Amino acid sequence: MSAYSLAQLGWNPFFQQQLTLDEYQDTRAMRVCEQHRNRLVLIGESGLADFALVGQLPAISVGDWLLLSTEGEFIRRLDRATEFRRKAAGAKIDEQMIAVNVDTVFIVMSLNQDFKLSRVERYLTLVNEAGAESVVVLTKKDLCESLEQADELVAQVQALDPLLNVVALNALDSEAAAALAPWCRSGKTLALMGSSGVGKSTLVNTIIGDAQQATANIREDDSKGRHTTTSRSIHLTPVGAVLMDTPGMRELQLTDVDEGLSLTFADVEALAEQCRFGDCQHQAEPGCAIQAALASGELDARRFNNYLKLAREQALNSASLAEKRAKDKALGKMYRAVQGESRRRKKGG
Ligand SMILES: Nc1nc2c(ncn2[C@@H]2O[C@H](COP(=O)(O)OP(=O)(O)OP(=O)(O)O)[C@@H](O)[C@H]2O)c(=O)[nH]1
Ligand SMILES: [Zn+2]
Repeated sequence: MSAYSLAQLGWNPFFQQQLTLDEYQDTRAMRVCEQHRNRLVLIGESGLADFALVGQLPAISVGDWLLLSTEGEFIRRLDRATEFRRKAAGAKIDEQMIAVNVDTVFIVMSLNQDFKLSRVERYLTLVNEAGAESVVVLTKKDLCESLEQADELVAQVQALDPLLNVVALNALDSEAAAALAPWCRSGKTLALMGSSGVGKSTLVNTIIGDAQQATANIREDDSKGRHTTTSRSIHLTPVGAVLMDTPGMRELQLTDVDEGLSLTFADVEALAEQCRFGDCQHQAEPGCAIQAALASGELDARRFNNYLKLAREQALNSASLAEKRAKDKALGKMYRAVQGESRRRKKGG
């Protein structure tokens, strides 16, 4: 008897269609739910299993699907639906995979102090870059002065993009789960982003509800009866979706988000293409479509300034990333040269 169905763990046709008929019969798929220095914790139909990180393996992250032989040997990692990367904290600039195969991100922002349209655009850029779907979840609706005020703020977010999913709710209310149900279907993997204090943990609890207990029980399925102190990053929701709540997702920054910026600010980039000069700086050049749109009110000055700000930030981060890569490459060359030199010396050559 299976403990879980694969769909409950986020398996969907995107992964299914990657399997050959032989693989379908002779392998089992397991999902990475924890990442440690020397091992992974995988979850599959029969529950949790430890997986030692030995031998030649591709890059693997939380959220990945692995194919294992019936003996538990690694066969291959399936292609990813989406990827979230980040610049590592601190001075060391490096890209790090945060989570993969997240389908939908709840961009959480409160309707009081934290409310800022530019913040939504920043998160949208990250989510669009990863290739995931966004839902803007505006919390603390109950703390708004009036329903009209809440509606007005929702309309401001909706104006960023008429097709954007926007939901306003009280994260403490059990009805919040119903409001988010359209995105919490079986086979879907969800994640949350947002500033501190906006209600992410509250939402997780509301969405998971009684299933919180069920998730805790996953530990007891561990054949070795081990209990680790690491916080779980994968929660199963009662309606069948998977919630990946990794701390890294909460602190994601902009790096290499060219694509994400273009998708998020398609309107601004379309205008810029209409400028008379290809290298228009959108200052005082004749025939500048951006300046014209700003003057007519078609383009919001706040939105345009935020676009410039994010583009500058991304250019800066990417430049330092490219520098870092170039340095690593040069350093590698030097090491190899030095090693070659010492080998020659040992050989007495
Ligand atoms: N009235 C009201 N309070 C809320 C709502 N959502 C969250 N809160 C409260 O806001 C506070 C912060 O909520 P958290 O869920 O801890 O916020 P968080 O985003 O997880 O914060 P970090 O853990 O710092 O990232 C808590 O006291 C919640 O009870 C809401 O919709 N309405
Ligand atoms: Zn211009």
